[in-house]
Amino acid sequence: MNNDIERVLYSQEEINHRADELAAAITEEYHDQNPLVISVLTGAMIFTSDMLKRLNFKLNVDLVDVSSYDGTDSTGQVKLDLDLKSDVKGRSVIIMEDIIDTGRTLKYLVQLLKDRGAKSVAVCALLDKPGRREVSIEGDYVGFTTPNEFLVGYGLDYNNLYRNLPYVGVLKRSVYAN
Ligand SMILES: O=P(O)(O)OC[C@H]1O[C@H](OP(=O)(O)OP(=O)(O)O)[C@H](O)[C@@H]1O
Ligand SMILES: Nc1nc2[nH]cnc2c(=O)[nH]1
Repeated sequence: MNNDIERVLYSQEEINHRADELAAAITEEYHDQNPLVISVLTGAMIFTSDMLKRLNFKLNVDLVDVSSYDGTDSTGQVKLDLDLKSDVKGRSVIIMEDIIDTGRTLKYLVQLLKDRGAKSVAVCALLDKPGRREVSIEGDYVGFTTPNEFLVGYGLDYNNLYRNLPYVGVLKRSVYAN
């Protein structure tokens, strides 16, 4: 599996350190708001787990599953595969994402939550690729700003592989180009 990686971009240690910083900023803002933390499956599960262990105050957790990628390409269509269990009306919501790329996934989700009456919606993303943005959306808490390359590991997949790599790396083009 490691042979398919061109280079490591963010090591486990770097991610841990950045997660500490992000969690401190979120704690300062949300410690007395009992927020609803929403993890966007499947990619965000590892990052969400890391963050939750650092958010040491009263909060609720829910999951949503949306998908829009086929291999390395965005289909442009965001599909809601699994909905939330929680009512978000009047809640302060924090979305946990692994990556903001075209921005379509988050644009869709933020709008959905606002339409359902959330009091506020913030986005916390491990990675942000602003060079590929196609719709206007920004993360409120962002771990790393990345180059325009296809990344895997730490939850991020290519055809549902590589999610379990303990770092974020660039996938070799030879793995997906033909
Ligand atoms: O900004 P965008 O271009 O919308 O890309 C970001 C989304 O793409 C990936 O999800 P994917 O659709 O691959 O589903 P997954 O989380 O199940 O891997 C990633 O986890 C983000 O949710
Ligand atoms: N695995 C993976 N999924 C993505 N979804 C949007 N951008 C990316 C990316 O760079 N890597």
